[in-house]
Amino acid sequence: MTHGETSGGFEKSAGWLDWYDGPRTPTFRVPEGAVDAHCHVFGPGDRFPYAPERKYTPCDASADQLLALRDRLGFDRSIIVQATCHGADNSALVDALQRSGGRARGVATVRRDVTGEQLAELHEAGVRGVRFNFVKRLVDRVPTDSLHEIVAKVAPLGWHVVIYFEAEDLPDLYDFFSAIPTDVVVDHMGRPDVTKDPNGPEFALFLRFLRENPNVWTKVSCPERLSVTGPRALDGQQHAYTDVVPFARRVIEEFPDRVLWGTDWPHPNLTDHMPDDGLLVDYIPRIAATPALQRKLLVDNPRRLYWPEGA
Ligand SMILES: O=C(O)/C=C(\CC(=O)C(=O)O)C(=O)O
Repeated sequence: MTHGETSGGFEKSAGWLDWYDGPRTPTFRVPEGAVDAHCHVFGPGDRFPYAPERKYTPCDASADQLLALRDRLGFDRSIIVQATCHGADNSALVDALQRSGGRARGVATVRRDVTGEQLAELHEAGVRGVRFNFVKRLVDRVPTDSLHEIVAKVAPLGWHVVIYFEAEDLPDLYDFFSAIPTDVVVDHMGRPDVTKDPNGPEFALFLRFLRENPNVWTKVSCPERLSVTGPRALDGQQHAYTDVVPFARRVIEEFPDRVLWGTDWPHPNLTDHMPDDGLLVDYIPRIAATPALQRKLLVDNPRRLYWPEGA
């Protein structure tokens, strides 16, 4: 399959930026056994059609292309997260998990009427969590009683809940999130506004959320999505996304055992640039400054959450 294509008769959303083809080999060597803890597969549309209720149509990004990127960047394993363009049809995700030969685990989207049998099949394929998305441009709001029902169904399997929301919505969602009994993983530090002070009240609420809830973890990923002043991870830039660094450093230093990092490949819905994933990996030592922190972020933490049985 070629880069930049969307198959199956689908047409990419207007202005769609395709993932970066041919990323450079990172200068930073990730530690052995490192896990890319946030990435997606899209289609291909001719095998895994995009969901009718989707809010965007992406460029195809197949499992084989994802696994090739994993190898190029030096990662050993991947956590593949169901994206909203596939709705609650997890077949592309399951196919990718199967192709990984046990070197990927998944986070699915399910509806309240999901059956025990369907959950058991997802578990067998390697799914270990469900994602609740509260970003308004991506999904229609799902009532919280339905989310409670889903939590009650997946908790006995030992699964966790991944939550994706924007910082301005945390005050309203705080109590609901705090009541989730399973482990909870926040996507992209709850999307802080990085033009604000990392020591100011908005980010303080997010830090308080982590402090008060020892079952809450966070991904410190997606500087390319959060950054306002860049510079962008392109053309050999070794100091990309400087404005996001203090936020991620703060979280990693206070909660070193509850942080995860992922590429977010193939970077859906970016509007102003598409990063070179090799340079994105070079951002990691700027937020996790020591080998000990890098090891926790990239190896120990994701393995504890996704491969608790070891191996
Ligand atoms: O890739 C991400 O994490 C972020 C996304 C897409 C997404 O989450 C989805 O479609 O489910 C975004 O902000 O558009």
